[in-house]
Amino acid sequence: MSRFDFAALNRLPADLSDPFEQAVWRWTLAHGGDALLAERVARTARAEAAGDSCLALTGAQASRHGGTALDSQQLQQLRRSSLISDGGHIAPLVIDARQRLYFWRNWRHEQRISEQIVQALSTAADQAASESLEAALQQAFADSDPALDSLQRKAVRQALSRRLLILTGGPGTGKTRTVGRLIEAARRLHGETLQIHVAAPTGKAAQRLNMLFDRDANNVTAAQTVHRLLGFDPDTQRFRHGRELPLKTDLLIVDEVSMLDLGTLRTLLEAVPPSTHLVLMGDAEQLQSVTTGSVLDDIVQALEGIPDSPVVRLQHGFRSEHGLLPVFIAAQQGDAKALTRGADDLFAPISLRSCADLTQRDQRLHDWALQLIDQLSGAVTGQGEQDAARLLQAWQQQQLLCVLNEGPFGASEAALRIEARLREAWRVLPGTASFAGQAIMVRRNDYARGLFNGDLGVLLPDTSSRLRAWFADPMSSRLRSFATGDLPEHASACALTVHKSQGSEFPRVALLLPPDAESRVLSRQLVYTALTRARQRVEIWGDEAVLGAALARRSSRLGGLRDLLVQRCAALRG
Ligand SMILES: Nc1ncnc2c1ncn2[C@@H]1O[C@H](COP(=O)(O)OP(=O)(O)OP(=O)(O)O)[C@@H](O)[C@H]1O
Repeated sequence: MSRFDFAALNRLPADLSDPFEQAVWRWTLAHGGDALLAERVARTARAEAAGDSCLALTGAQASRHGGTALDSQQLQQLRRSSLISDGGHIAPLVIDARQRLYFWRNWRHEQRISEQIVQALSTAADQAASESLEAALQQAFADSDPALDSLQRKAVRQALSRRLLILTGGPGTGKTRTVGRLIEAARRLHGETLQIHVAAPTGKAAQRLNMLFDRDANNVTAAQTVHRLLGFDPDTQRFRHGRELPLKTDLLIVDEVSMLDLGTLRTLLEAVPPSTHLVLMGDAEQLQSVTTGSVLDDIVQALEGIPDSPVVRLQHGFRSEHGLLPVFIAAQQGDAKALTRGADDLFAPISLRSCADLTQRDQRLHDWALQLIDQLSGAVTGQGEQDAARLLQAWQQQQLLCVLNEGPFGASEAALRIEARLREAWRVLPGTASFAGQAIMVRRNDYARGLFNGDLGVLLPDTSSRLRAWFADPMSSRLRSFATGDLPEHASACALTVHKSQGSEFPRVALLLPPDAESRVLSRQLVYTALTRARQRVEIWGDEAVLGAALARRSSRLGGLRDLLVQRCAALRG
């Protein structure tokens, strides 16, 4: 048993300035860890905050969060600590066979996710006779061209005949349509008793699914958030469903899986009974979750191309209006030249505007606000539900996206400046916090009111002239309204971070890049995610060099999920 290392208290590494990292460092010392372990555990906390599930102790990745690679003696020293396990017994920390340091929970999440996925791959599903399956498929796809939808049919066949389908593809490649057809085919095959559930990580994405599916025709429960499906209790921060209390569902479809973090995906997979057909779908090229892991990317990379792969990647872009398709492909491939090719053309779906300093930023924001004012002009003076619906729709025509939330190029500042223009144009009295015409975005889930992080609302008076916040109702085509004082935490929706915009689409999008090409938050996935929010036009505000630097950096998160899946699948075949 090691003793408390008092001398180490004076040796806090200078770069561990974050209070949480310092707390973790002190905790490790207080629990018998030595100075080296305390320093590495603090860096593991830093790695986790950056989305990595572990910290590399050796090799080229060891300096990723400010440390240096350890030699074999130092590794031995860490492994001897009672705080460390190799995974064989429970301990606060794990060092795996690849010399990566984990918090126990992240190590366990990866183990359980890979076990569950491999189990799903190896379990035979209840199969309908292949003739009835083919007949159901023919009927579900009766109206479409087999030359274009062969991958969509393959996906439906996979989902109905196996336990797991991973469905990925860019915007407009038909993911939603495919699962719509899957539901139809499943109903034909198994009748009304089949329990079908649809979920997505955010309320916004779930709401969008509800608008796209013909739920009534197919008797599907309304799409809900994954947290709600799993019975998340905000008071205890625990899920009701899991291994002990599995979900009751025969076919579960989860969209936008790239946004799920390791812990939530683990709970979800543990809560799915062995007989359920599970569809995990999303665009693997998009940004990863805001917390830990890059689950969809890891799963697709590990399983795509293996014999009998559960991955179907849709590739054909179907949206006829999508002049932006070459732009999306160029962003996905990190090709800055192809991305901006033709951007000078007035009629091109993409334009690039310089935005290197605060003066240019203000000019861009000013122009954007004028467009917004024009866009909203007919809708801000009304009252009641119908006018609120028009206003909500008008707000959804164009959206400004920012890489960051804070700072002079962040969403908060941009929103503030745009709102100042709106206040001027609409002659809002100084000092008025909420005003008619304003758009807000909910920042925290409020289960009691059914409002969720990411929900967009507009403020407009009701027919008794009381200002209320109006939101789309995911269960109907009506709006719901709330007194402004009853709203959960919210902020202006004039500008959103790219992260917050995931799961939404808008006809026109502008992306404000920060001027610093070295900014660590810039990545290819970030640009891709931002641009693919647009259906018709995108403007990029920023320097070409910054755009080039962002596209050149495909961010990858450090973790063991991909390797585990590869190993376990090989063992299964082997
Ligand atoms: N096989 C097909 N034949 C004809 N039209 C199709 C086909 N597949 C998809 N579409 C059409 O293409 C458009 C985009 O499809 P869908 O919304 O399913 O794509 P998606 O991958 O879910 O896109 P996003 O992620 O942007 O929502 C829809 O209008 C859909 O009806």
